[in-house]
Amino acid sequence: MIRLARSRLAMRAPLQPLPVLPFSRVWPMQGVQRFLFLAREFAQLTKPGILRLLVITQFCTMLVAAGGVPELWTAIWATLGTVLICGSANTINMVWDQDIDQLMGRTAHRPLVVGTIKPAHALIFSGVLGLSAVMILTFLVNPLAALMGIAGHAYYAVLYTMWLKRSTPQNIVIGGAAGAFPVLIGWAAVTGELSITPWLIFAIVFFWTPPHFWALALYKDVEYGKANVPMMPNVRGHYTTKLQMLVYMLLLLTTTLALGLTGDVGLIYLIAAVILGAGFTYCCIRVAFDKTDHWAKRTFAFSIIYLGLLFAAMSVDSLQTHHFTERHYLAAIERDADRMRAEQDIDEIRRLHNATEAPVWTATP
Ligand code: HEM
Ligand SMILES: CC(C)=CCC/C(C)=C/CC/C(C)=C/COP(=O)(O)OP(=O)(O)O
Repeated sequence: MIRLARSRLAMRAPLQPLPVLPFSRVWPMQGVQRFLFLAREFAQLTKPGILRLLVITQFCTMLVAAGGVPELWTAIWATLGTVLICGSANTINMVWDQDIDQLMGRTAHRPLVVGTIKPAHALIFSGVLGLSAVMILTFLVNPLAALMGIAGHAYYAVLYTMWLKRSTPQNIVIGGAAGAFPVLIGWAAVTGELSITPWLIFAIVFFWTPPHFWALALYKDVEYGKANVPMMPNVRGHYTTKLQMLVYMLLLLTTTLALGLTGDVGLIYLIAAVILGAGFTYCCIRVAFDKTDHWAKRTFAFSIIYLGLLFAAMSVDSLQTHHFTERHYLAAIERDADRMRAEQDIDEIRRLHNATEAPVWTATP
């Protein structure tokens, strides 16, 4: 493990001297201005843009799991836990990747690169977020939701960030599964278990990731090359990347339709899946025949709209239709049984109470 970490460290590019003295921009600020500036910089460590969509997938999955509106406090705690655990994982990613982030225009403005936040402070921040998330998920949601959070964190922060990203062009295919863990947190939070439906939703995010990311990597290939990150377009070329995007698109389309067979989603979702899938497939086909960056850029932008709308359609469907599958039926029986057991307990206490002359709680030994 130590040898592995050392070899990963050896692959890291040396940090370049920074153009401005790190804290020279922060120290002259006073009071509220300084607080707001630092709060914004810490928030940047969590990658808020990506975080938003991750949380949308988790939240919408809760609605599907509940077949409508989930229990309010479970929903609030599970969402907060997801925000915190994903924010923590993204912060670790930024700490680890400072050396390559400084080499790419897209990432060169990040707080750890420009020096407005020190790595040690970022690590403490990540630890606080991560620990709070695990506490919230374990004690206020349920242990399975917490386990999915921890697994997603380890998958992204360790497996993807510290190993796969710099090792193989399959990095985002294997590592992409990390981004699908919020879905499992959402489902586990509501049901306390993981059936076939959450794994299908997991597969949707998993198969969506390659066309999402490779579209971007196609027009950022020079940057990734400079940073020596082996992304698919750099290693295998644009032709292979575009072909593989089409393959994953096809798998994505199949999985979105398969979800329709579970009974947990209905017609509204299916119509959206077909229309959005047709749009995304069209984009990927245009990318395949495009010699410029034009369609790659449009496809990356559309990928984000695609996933957001697909999950929105799942939610609308669940809120509208109130699907009542075998799972919901069994859950309802379980709830009724719990209520009857509780009523029986109360009857038993009353009977014991009436059978004794003195109230049971004042009886002397
Ligand atoms: C291994 C998997 C993934 C990789 C490598 C990846 C990579 C990226 C990259 C490099 C960007 C550009 C960020 C920037 O402009 O600085 C991006 C943007 C984005 N990604 Fe992904 N992504 C992955 C998975 C996901 C997942 C699972 C989601 C959500 C479900 C997601 C949602 C987004 C969103 C919403 C943006 C736009 C962010 C913004 O405009 O601020 N990504 N992604
Ligand atoms: C439950 C749980 C904690 C799950 C983890 C979910 C998670 C944080 C997914 C992140 C996906 C993502 C931003 C990949 C890009 O990383 P990158 O390093 O390739 O992107 P960059 O170059 O912009 O830093």
